[in-house]
Amino acid sequence: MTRAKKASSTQAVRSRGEWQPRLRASTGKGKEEMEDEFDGVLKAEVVAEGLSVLGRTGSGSQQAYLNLVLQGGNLNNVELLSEYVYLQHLDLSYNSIRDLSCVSHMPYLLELNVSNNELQTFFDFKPPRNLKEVDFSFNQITEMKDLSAYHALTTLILDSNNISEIKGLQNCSSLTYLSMAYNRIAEISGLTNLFIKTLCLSNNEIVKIRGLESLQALENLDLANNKINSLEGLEGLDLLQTINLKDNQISDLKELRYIDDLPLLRELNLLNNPIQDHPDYWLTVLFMLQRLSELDGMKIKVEEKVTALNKHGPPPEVVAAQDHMSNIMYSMTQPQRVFDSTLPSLDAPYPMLILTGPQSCGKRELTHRLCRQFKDFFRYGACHTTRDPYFGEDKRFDYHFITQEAFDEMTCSGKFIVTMKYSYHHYALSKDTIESIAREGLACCTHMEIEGVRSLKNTYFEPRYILVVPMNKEKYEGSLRRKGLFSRPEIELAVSRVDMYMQINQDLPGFFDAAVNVDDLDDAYVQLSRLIKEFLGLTDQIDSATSRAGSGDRAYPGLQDSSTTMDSSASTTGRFGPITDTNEFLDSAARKYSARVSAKLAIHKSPMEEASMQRRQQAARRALVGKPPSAYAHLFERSTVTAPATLGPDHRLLDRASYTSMLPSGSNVSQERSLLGASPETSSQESGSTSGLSMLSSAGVFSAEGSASFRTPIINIHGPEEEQVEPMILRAEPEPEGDQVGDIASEAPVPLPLTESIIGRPSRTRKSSSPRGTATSRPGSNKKPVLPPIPSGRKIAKT
Ligand SMILES: Nc1ncnc2c1ncn2[C@@H]1O[C@H](COP(=O)(O)OP(=O)(O)OP(=O)(O)O)[C@@H](O)[C@H]1O
Repeated sequence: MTRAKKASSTQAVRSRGEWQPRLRASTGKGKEEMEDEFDGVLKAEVVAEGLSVLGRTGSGSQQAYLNLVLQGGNLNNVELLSEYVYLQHLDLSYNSIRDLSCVSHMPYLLELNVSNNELQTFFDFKPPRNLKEVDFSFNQITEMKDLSAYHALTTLILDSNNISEIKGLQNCSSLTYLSMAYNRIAEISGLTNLFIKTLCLSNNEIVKIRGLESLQALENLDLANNKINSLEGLEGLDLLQTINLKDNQISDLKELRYIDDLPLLRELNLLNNPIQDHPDYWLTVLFMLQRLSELDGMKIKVEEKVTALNKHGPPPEVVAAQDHMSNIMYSMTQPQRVFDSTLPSLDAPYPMLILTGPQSCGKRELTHRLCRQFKDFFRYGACHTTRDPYFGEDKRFDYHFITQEAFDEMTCSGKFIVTMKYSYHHYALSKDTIESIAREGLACCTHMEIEGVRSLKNTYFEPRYILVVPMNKEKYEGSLRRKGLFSRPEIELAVSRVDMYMQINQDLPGFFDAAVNVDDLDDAYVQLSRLIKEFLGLTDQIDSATSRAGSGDRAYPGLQDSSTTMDSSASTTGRFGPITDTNEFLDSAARKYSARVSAKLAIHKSPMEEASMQRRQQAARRALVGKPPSAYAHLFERSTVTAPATLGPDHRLLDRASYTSMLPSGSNVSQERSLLGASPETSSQESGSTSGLSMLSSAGVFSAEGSASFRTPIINIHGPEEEQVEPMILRAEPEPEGDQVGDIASEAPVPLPLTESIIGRPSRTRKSSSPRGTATSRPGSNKKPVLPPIPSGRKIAKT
């Protein structure tokens, strides 16, 4: 039997309702017409007409016709065929045959089609040794018999009979295709340990899918039009590719769990099942069965798969982007606000320090300790939460504890920049929290889970993220248990997230700026403190020199402060992941990827970025000569005196290499650009239409106070062609007398790039604002150390 025939036969089975009557009509008509002239007995001349394909006989000794087709001849007696012993393919379909004993004389028969006859039993003949494909469909067979003798049988079609039980196949080890549609089968049985690849049992009376578990080769299953209400029984059939369950009783989406693990499942048909009435049916199925390419007879589009995924199981990046998007949207519904306190410089966002890690690993305590020790630089940014305070927790000191209603209201009022739900409670960091800290000239330091970090990375802020994670999970779990605050699932969740944090640290180098093991909180604090001191330039020369020598990298004299000593033995043990040494944290050149990316970013600016930069620089120049551009004026009324980075005694700023390597973290910047769909270096005009969330810089420069503070003698105004980044060596220059820009311009002997002039030279005012007599550079510019400079309000105030 050819494949085409088999296909057409199967097709006939599937649409039996349509074409069976047609068959009956034609057969009936034929009968009427032929009744008088034809007795139904096969004659030699009729056989002669149907013979074809002359070839070698099975024994190979003679030539004979191998194929015989006698379709629709209204035959009821085919005894004559006993003489045609060499036949290999015999088609007697659409006749009225009741006896097939002639086949016993055809030992070489390979294919037999006796569909649409009047057979009441099947295989009533001596089995041909190599009989492979048999079609007994559309007969009146009621019972299956033992087919153990038919070893070679690969295809058996028994559609449209009256069979109620599958049996007799247990030794048909070659059987790969079995079709028994349109019978009276109520239970699947008798298929144990067969190698069937295609099984069609549609249009039967099956209620439960059972008895398939041993069909490990099954690829295609057709159970359409039965009474099945559960998919149970399909699990574990790992080679299944198509399942047709059209016209059944499946109603619950949960049933999909039985097939969601099938690795090769590509086509599923659940048409006309109650499950389709589920409002979210399509996307839920696509989400649960992500490998499907066709559902209910329709090809699935990639966009649909993406939509399903984003709806039901969005990747963390999407969750973060969605959180960011909502906060932006909510914020845009509010009157426009730009936080000038958090817009400290021409090209850098407000700095923040975030400790991230699993719940209750000690990061809150570390955050508080850091804020206490470095109180001149950081202030604790208390988040808002809907959870109740634990015993001993301080309102405002630890969190702003608010009700769910208040939280929702604040969310809708655009008050938050980051929100997340953790263990049934909501958490958020508000803009006002950051803003109020920024107004004091300090940097916000807080702690949060990774979801918050991801969301924050979408904003224009460029916090530095320190991962604090317990390496010893047992110890961590024990400490969570001892606290008595958490349920078992909460503890399990927290502990399971340790691995997630470690994985992120491993998979995404640079995602965190540093990682600290918090198995021992005191040790961890020593490391943290050291990191922060070095970042703030509070370490002593020797210590810094030693650590720099250790890293084999260039020195940063500008980051040292001889007045503060630092124990150089401060342990770096327990550091792990891609960042292994304090210097690496501080020295981005040690992280080659970062340096390279930053260098690329610096060199290959897009025309849009260039244009944006130019606009801003022009505006800055105008501001410096006392003509603040009108578009900015109303936006940047206030200013903060922002953190100076310190210069070393030799008055050198960073060399070009370090300059490029210290650009804002490439990952942050690029992510942000892509997510916001715009360059972060958008012009200030653009900033005017930006919400307070995606803040742009340069307020300090353009504000009255900021402008004044930058009118230093060394500033020179240059045209665009002079605005190349030069090696940043400052030479000794005479301090000019006046502080008017005009004087400055004429007296400054060393032309400097504008951005550098603006942001790198406030330290060279006559009265240094540095507490230790060192020159200060601008806050948060491209020439900053890896951690951004910290607003230094209090620090400056002291001096
Ligand atoms: N705004 C926020 N965004 C994201 N995560 C946050 C935010 N605020 C708090 N979290 C984090 O939510 C988690 C649950 O906070 P909660 O204060 O209930 O836990 P905790 O046991 O006190 O842990 P921890 O000491 O780490 O704060 C903590 O990991 C916390 O850091």
